[in-house]
Amino acid sequence: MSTMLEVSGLNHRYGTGEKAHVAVNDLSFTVEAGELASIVGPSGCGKSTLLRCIAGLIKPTSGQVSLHGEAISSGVPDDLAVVFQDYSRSLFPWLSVAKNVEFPLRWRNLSRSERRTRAQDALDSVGLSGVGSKFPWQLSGGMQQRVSIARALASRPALLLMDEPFASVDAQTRFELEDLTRRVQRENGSTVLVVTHDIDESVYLSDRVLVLSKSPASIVADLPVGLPADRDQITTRESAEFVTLRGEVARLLHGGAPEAAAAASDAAEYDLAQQEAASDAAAEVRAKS
Ligand SMILES: Nc1ncnc2c1ncn2[C@@H]1O[C@H](COP(=O)(O)OP(=O)(O)OP(=O)(O)O)[C@@H](O)[C@H]1O
Repeated sequence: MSTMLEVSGLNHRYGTGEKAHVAVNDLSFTVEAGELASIVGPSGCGKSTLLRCIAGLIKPTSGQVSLHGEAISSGVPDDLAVVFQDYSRSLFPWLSVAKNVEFPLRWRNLSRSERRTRAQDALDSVGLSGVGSKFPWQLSGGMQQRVSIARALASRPALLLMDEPFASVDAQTRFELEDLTRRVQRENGSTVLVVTHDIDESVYLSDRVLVLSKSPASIVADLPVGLPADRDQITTRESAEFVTLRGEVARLLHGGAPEAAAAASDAAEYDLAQQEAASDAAAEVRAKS
């Protein structure tokens, strides 16, 4: 495997002087080509800041990000695509679904027919073959997020970044989109980096989980996920390996905080809420199957 993404000594600080806020603190890691890695961290720890620095959307205060060996210095590289949480703000309501997916290809040296073919292929791969002529607002939230994923895939990016991509959809749709992401990643051999605050999602989705500390974000652990490549929302989540790993991530996320007592109680509430959401969604999947 070759290294697709290298982040070295990354720091980002918002503002200056007394009001300065350090969001990312000396982060270094690599993601290999063809890997599906996730970054999990508590709310507000600096995950989106890190992702924006990687995407070239903001210039880090210091440190370096390289995509297949080339430093990202100004703007979003051509072979990188980002899927954001809020599909309603990232899709253009006045353009059809097909035109939304084609949109970023306008800046590529591609013929019109090639752009159309790529857009249709991307829509096919996310299970939206028949909706190209509809408008985003005629689709459900889950379908709109599929369109966002198709748009990112259409440019055939070397690296796909996803920022809390399933946080705005219901639990059942979230499961479907997680499976879709795994399938598409394997079919295309893509390199994907997903940022999430959901422990279970980070384990279910990935080959590897990077655990971040509370703000400012630094890496607490880099865990390989030894689950089988073929995963299932019910049996995988019930497996001993999954349960052990999610417990390990939860402990790492909440352990060692200065305010240990408060953190422990936050952790218990957080885990309980996640377990309840997952078991509701699993019950829905069972009921529908
Ligand atoms: N443009 C900005 N200017 C000033 N501070 C900011 C800015 N963007 C983010 N921050 C601060 O930086 C810290 C990290 O924010 P960031 O959005 O990266 O965290 P996050 O882990 O993605 O949060 P969440 O999980 O809640 O989305 C927060 O304290 C936030 O208030």
